[in-house]
Amino acid sequence: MLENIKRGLVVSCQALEQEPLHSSIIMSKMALAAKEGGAVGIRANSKADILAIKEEVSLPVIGIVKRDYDDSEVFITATKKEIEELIESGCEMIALDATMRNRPNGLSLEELVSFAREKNPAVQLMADISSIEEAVNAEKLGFDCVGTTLYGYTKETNGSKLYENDFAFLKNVLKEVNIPVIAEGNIMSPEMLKRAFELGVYSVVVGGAITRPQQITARFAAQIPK
Ligand SMILES: CC(=O)N[C@H](C=O)[C@@H](O)[C@H](O)[C@H](O)COP(=O)(O)O
Repeated sequence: MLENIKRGLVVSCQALEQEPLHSSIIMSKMALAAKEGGAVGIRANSKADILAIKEEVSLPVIGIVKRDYDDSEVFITATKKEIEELIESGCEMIALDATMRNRPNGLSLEELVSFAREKNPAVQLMADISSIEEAVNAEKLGFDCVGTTLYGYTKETNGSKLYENDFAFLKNVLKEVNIPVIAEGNIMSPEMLKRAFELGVYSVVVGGAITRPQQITARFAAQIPK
């Protein structure tokens, strides 16, 4: 997967249950549109969506399963169950929450990585991180790449945007790890993508700015002069 997405755009095609476009068929068509536009990979949520996307396009997929647990704040590929579902989906890479937060049933990140490696060593692993410490830890645990996915989405980083201060956080991640760094989260425009590449990222994942029309509409609506 990493070979295929080098210096390329990965489009995240996700619509959760409460979102207007929630549907595996719609996500598969989003993936097709992304491919036509030049995407080299897709990021997708759930086995059902990934299977539908794989029917429609031949692009490699970064798979996640978002699921909420009562005893943990971790919601991106939190337990062995989600890893199993993703391996069954045939995705080429699995992304999982690599924050220091407690996981459901007290499972450690290390255990989860070993489990995924044992189940299918051919599937690559992406660490969704929110801090430098987590990025360094992910490299130590043998992840194939890190993504800035959770920067702005933890208690400590709540509300921060990746692009702030000319991508200051991203620059630090790039300085501290040797594995590929993927810029993901709040890349809102082609110019932001360009800047992330200039800084040296391996690839960029764009989601909402391409595949969440409700978000795009709101950005236009907000510009109407009062
Ligand atoms: C924090 C979280 O749950 N992020 C999710 C992770 O897969 C997705 O909801 C995002 O759309 C994705 O990371 C891409 O980011 P953006 O849509 O901002 O381009």
